[in-house]
Amino acid sequence: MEQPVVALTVAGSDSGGGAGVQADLKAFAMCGVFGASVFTALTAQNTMGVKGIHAVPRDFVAAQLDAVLADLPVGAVKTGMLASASTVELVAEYAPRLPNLVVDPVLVASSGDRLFTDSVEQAYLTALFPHAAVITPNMREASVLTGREVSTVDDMRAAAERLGETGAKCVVVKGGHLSDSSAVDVVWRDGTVDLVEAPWVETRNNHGTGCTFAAVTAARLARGADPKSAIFGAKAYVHEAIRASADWRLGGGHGPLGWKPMP
Ligand SMILES: Nc1ncnc2c1ncn2[C@@H]1O[C@H](COP(=O)(O)OP(=O)(O)O)[C@@H](O)[C@H]1O
Ligand SMILES: Cc1ncc(COP(=O)(O)O)c(N)n1
Repeated sequence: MEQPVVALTVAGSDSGGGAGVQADLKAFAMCGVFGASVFTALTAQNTMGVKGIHAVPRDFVAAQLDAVLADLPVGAVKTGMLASASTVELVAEYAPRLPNLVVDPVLVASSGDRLFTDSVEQAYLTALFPHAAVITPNMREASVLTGREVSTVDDMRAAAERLGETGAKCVVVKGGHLSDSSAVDVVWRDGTVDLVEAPWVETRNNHGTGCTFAAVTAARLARGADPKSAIFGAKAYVHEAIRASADWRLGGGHGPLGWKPMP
């Protein structure tokens, strides 16, 4: 009998259900992967914004990681909102036991609200990225992490190359915030750069795009895909999921993505 493939998300809860652990578990399920979850923070959040953050103490994040890793055959790990530098460093300590590590360095929500309680950039750059199979900053995060403006595809390419110097094996700078409304992402791997594109969908429902992109990448790595095909599959999935909810009116702000089972 075929046994389930397992992926783990280490991320924050979105009480509105559109992003964070809730989005990750939905994406894992759509990819046919069993999802385990380690919570790093609770957010009081809806489609309009983040009203509050309650970070999980470091020791209890560790306790959750210990429980999952001692019992389940985790094939890939996705990190999302890690909330504090201390949690970023903790995950880095566990990294040798975290296969196919996809790091989505979540710094701001789509509403523009901050999702961390202190300065986490340095911890990402020096402690966690060197262990990552794939990192997936959006343009704003790439700008904060490199200290340079990132507003064009050329800027995204330069940022991806710089972030590749941290030791991350593969860097995706996501272009969902390009001013010309094109869905172009830049993928850097082993010194070469590819553009991955999908048609732009005109919608306000983009809450959870980044979480879903990284979760599908991890799910596909857990199922044995190589990084490039995992990323191209994630791009296709996010496009379909945005299309599925493009006409929804759920909440007064940035609504969530829909879903679609993926072979
Ligand atoms: N309206 C859209 N139509 C098509 N693709 C989109 C749209 N918005 C975002 N994407 C895609 O979703 C993925 C996540 O990107 P982005 O929105 O930049 O991430 P984040 O949620 O971290 O800000 C990228 O592949 C991006 O191109
Ligand atoms: C708990 C949590 N984690 C992550 C995000 C980022 O969401 P997005 O995918 O829209 O960038 C969020 N808004 N809330």
